[in-house]
Amino acid sequence: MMAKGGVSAYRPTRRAIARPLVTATSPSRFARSSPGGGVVPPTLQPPSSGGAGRRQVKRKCGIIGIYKTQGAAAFELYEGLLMLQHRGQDSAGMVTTDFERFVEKKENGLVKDVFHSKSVMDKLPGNVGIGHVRYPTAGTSSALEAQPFFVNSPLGIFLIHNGNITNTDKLRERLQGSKSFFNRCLRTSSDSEVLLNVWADAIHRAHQDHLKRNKIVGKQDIQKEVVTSIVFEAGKEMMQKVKGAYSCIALVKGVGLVGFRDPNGIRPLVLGKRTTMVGGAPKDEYIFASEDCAFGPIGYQRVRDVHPGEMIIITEEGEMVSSMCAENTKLNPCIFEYIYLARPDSVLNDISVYKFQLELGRRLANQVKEKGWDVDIAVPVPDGARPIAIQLSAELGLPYREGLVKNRYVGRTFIMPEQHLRELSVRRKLNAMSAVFKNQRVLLVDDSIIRGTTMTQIVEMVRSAGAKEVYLASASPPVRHPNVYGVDMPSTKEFIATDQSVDDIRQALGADGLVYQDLEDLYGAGYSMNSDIDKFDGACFDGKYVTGNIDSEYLKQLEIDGRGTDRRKGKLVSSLGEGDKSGVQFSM
Ligand SMILES: O=P(O)(O)OC[C@H]1O[C@H](OP(=O)(O)OP(=O)(O)O)[C@H](O)[C@@H]1O
Ligand SMILES: NC(=O)CC[C@H](N)C(=O)O
Ligand SMILES: [Mg+2]
Repeated sequence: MMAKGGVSAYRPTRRAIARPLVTATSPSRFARSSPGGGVVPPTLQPPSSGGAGRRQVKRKCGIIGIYKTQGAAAFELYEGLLMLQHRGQDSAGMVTTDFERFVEKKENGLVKDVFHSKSVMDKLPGNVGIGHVRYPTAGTSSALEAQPFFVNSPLGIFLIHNGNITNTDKLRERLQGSKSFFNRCLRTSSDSEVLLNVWADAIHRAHQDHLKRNKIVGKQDIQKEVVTSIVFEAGKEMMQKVKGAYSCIALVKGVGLVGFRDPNGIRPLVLGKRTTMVGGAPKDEYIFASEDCAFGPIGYQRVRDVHPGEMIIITEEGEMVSSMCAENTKLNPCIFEYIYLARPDSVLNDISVYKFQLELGRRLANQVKEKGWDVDIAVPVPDGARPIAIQLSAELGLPYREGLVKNRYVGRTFIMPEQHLRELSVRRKLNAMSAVFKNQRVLLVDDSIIRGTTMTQIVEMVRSAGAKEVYLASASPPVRHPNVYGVDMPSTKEFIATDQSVDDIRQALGADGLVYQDLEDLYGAGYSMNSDIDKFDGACFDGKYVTGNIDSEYLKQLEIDGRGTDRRKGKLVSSLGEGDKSGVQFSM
């Protein structure tokens, strides 16, 4: 079944969907091959989330799904994934379909490396598809856990997920419970695979109930509308059971393209549309994506955000139907998306990320004013802090200067176990210009300070470049608590703000002054732009988790691992027992 070039085709028969799926993923490649196919010695593997090195902090996932009426979806998915690459760099994957044949390709690596040639793209046929870029926040960084995930029964479902499930272990136990006759076989330690199986299990049982209720015995064709309502009904059960953050897109055989968002709307998911002429008549085409910055380049317009707890189905025939799958929903978007994670050209939950950042700059300026520092110039830490610093300097009447030059070609750096190597990675990326800093009293502006590695290095560089005094302004408050909703953060022990006063932190960073954005100002910036927001998720600042109490065991594990569950790199932990030593892909 494995096609040449690593693309596997899956063609379910009309009724029985029982054929094994062999994915294009080869776990042995994770350990041995570079994206370009060259051999990489083990010590120079690109960093996984399991590495101790200084990594890029933009650690979450990006998802996209496209329904076209004609022509291949794969090329548009590819372009869309490139626009979402900032959300995850560990793996990329896609499934496309004409709802008869499903073709999947996923691997560790960047979008351009996984989908490296036209011949790879040409093997992804069909006018509908989904695509994922991953930065792991649960499970391992093994290529086995690259997305989409697939279940053969019921129906045949491929799913992609952005977010993090906080009750994975309990759900896993129930799904695999020996007392359950219909126990499900999980193949990895991924939380997304668990979510998919909870939904699949609920669809299976909702179907059984339907047969019982209507006294249907034997084989009978089931109307498409009934299948759709079963999928919605199962969505309700899934949303009751699954805790945490999840924005998902799925391809469901016999149903269509499905997008849904958790009842708190923590991670973003946006719906877009365009109209095309088919046989002289206008037809709608649809797109879902984590960020609407992906829409423009491929010709879609933003319609709206998917509501918290909402499930939208674009049927195989192209009709859009929607259902609320949860009661008492709240809009609790992650505030970090606006500070740092999302691109400034995105609009999420009806708030422009760029305008949010300008507002952060305006509010931060007030706090700098209160300090009464004498400074000559304001300089952003590129790229994320630019809009913040532009507005801040305008408010303060300070010259805005670009003094830190970024090397665009460094890309992701290798695992660096030692602190001095971590520091080197900052210096590789940024260089301070004495033409800007010499004899200046400088105000450096960054979006956030997490470990403090970046800022400590920059302060030193800026002083070496001749600055007389160095003051710091962070557009977000001190980060003191773990993020459990799909942003991979270091353990709280590594946060520079843990158990430290602002003055301790200033000293540790080597600065003459330090000001943090006030928490109320941070939230206020967002509330002023969308009054429908119930409360932002800002747990990494205030320790208040919007989904309620987080299991203390879970948090303890997070402290040990730096994230939710098993982070044993590349190791398959499944119902089949510990495996993966041989690099053998299980197919069932
Ligand atoms: O305190 P630290 O642990 O060093 O992390 C904080 C830094 O990390 C992020 O930048 P990053 O360099 O990851 O990416 P960017 O270039 O997109 O800002 C963020 O914008 C801060 O600059
Ligand atoms: N950052 C994310 O959204 C990751 C999704 C999922 N938790 C995974 O680790 O694969
Ligand atoms: Mg930065």
